[in-house]
Amino acid sequence: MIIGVPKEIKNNENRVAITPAGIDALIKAGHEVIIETGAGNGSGFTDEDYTAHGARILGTAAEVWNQADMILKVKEPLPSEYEYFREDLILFTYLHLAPEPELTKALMEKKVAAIAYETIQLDNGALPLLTPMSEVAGRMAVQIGAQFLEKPKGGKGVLLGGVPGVLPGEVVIIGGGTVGTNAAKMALGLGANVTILDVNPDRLRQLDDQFGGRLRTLMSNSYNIAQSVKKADLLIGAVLIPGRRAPRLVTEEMVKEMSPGSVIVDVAIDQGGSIETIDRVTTHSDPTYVKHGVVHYAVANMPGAVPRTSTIALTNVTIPYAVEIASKGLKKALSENKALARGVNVLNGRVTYQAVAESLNLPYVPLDQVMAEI
Ligand SMILES: NC(=O)C1=CN([C@@H]2O[C@H](COP(=O)(O)OP(=O)(O)OC[C@H]3O[C@@H](n4cnc5c(N)ncnc54)[C@H](O)[C@@H]3O)[C@@H](O)[C@H]2O)C=CC1
Ligand SMILES: CC(=O)C(=O)O
Repeated sequence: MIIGVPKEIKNNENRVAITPAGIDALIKAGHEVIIETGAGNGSGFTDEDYTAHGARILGTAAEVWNQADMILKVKEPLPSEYEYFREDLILFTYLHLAPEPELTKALMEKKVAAIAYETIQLDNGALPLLTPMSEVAGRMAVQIGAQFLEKPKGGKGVLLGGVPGVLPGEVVIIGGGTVGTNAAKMALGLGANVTILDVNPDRLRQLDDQFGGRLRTLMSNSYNIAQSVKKADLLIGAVLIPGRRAPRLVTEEMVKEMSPGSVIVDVAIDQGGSIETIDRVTTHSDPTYVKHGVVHYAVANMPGAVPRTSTIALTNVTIPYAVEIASKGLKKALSENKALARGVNVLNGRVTYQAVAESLNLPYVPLDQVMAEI
């Protein structure tokens, strides 16, 4: 199979979908790798690094998309890339389709086989291709929040760790999964007071055990969210229901109760966002806006700002699946690997992931049924 890696074109997206180690794995398995010139530069991989491992460099995105059997990407295709969609193409990338009706429609119309990193799921519920980027984004959420709490950045001028004789800042995290846990680690490391809310009581127990009472856990319901949000200096949105549009848990009224100069970092923005006052996705080049006196940060590709770490962490987990698809062919790979099959969001013009279909009000067709057609 020919595997193509175009340069990412989202704002300040400096990650790339392959490293020299990934090329080695694909070529060793008998495949060919084509890469758009300069695709790895943002992550510190030159064209020469790639050719030294046997990849072929092509001059334009169009050549890569048109010659590849499978495209490996990091972020969802942007509208200027939809023209490359075609019926026999396999697309393996983050998709986050629930808030993306136009992209979903384009994938359906062109019958692209679209496999989303973020919904590949093991039998135990783990999301192995989302986890490393959630670790990055959770850790970043606190350092970004701390930065925007500084007065010159528009914040209220609170140092999260406080100093002797002055109370530390209050960090409230909604969602105690990978993002939430990693945010908690960083916030506790800085010396902040941390509260985590989750709907899963077992998760709250695990967090209580893991952090030995150094943070407070709270059941996520509208009363507890309202009480916690009111006192937060830094509020982090970190909820996920796989595939589904994020639930809007923090209302505009709750945001109005926050003190001026507080900061919200909604990491769940890639699934549509969990805060009512977040009405737009922001970018690394213009990351915040102020509403009701509160600084809002809603960047959907946070790990793109630390690409060296993120590219390596991401490709460590994506490449084994790419090798499996390339070596077995799509149909055999999907029928032999249930976790991978859960990653299929669109196949043969149908939405095969129920939560995506429901979020977009589109018909859901089970994967087995569509597989029988192809
Ligand atoms: N903006 C960005 O650049 C990035 C965004 N993300 C996103 O961050 C979000 C969180 O990801 P993970 O932590 O990996 O997910 P996860 O599945 O590990 O954790 C999500 C947690 O949310 C909890 N939850 C669900 N409904 C809830 C509710 N109503 N109230 C409180 N908690 C609730 C779940 O019980 C679970 O513990 C996802 O949308 C993910 O795509 C991840 C990486 C980068
Ligand atoms: C998870 C995701 O969408 C990202 O890392 O950008």
